[in-house]
Amino acid sequence: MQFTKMHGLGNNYIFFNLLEMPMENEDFAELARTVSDVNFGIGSDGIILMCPSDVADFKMRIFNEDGSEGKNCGNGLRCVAKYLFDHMYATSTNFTIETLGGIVSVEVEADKKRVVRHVTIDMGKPQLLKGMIPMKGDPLSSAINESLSIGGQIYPMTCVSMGNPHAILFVDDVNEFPLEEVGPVIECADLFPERVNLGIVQVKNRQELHYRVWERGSGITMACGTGACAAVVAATLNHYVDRHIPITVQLPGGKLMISWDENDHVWKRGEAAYICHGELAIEGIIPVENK
Ligand SMILES: N[C@H](CCC[C@H](N)C(=O)O)C(=O)O
Repeated sequence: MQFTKMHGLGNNYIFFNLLEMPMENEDFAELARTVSDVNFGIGSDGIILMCPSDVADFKMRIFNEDGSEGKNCGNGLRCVAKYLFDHMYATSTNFTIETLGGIVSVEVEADKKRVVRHVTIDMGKPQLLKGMIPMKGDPLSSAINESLSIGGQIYPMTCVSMGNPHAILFVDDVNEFPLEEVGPVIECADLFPERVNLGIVQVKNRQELHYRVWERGSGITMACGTGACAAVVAATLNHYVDRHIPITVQLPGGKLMISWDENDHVWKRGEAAYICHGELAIEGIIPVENK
């Protein structure tokens, strides 16, 4: 089974090209748990499938390290867009990709050798209603700087869905905040029936945010594209940054340029890169639960 390992700002996934190999009846959750394991597998934040689509040019599915299926993946989308253009599946620099969180439009920037480095994605409209995050409470209300009681602590949270759920917490210093400790508590709080990605944000100035993430299903990663979008939406709603101008979001793995435009669409521009191509020797990999 052929695979490609790629990353967007260090948020790395094992990619399988289902345009060439259908992989029917595969247990993708188990495959994600197995190949994501750094000791018994390849080591990654999860797996991403590149598939045919009936409603867009292509389709992306993402499974987190724990085998749970994510509904969107901003860093993964840039990698998929690069792969599809570089390998000539996409013939235009503009095309669409279906995700469980909705259809996104991408634009790739290719060099003279037709190799992509930067990708811009229209991530669509953020969802703010609790019923759409989803989270408990009045489904027609939203959580903007709302004091949420979780694990005996009160957290002033702003919750945003970019097709997948994000809880955003503004802190004084992202490097001082105990993310390893608080992340799993908030990820699995009863308040979030489908769990949640926790993003912590430090406002550097009105054009720059620093962001770290505890991802649902993967824990701390080097970057989260949908989370960076949610951070800019939350910072705008809390009047820390201005709307319609590009905001630099600095993540541990690098930076993204994000803007929330006058049509309520969130745009994200950033890099994508290959790590390696390979052949998965499934028989050589011990399923994680058999360790
Ligand atoms: N853990 C996320 C999926 C991956 C999102 C992230 N890697 C990104 O780049 O957006 C979820 O379950 O909602």
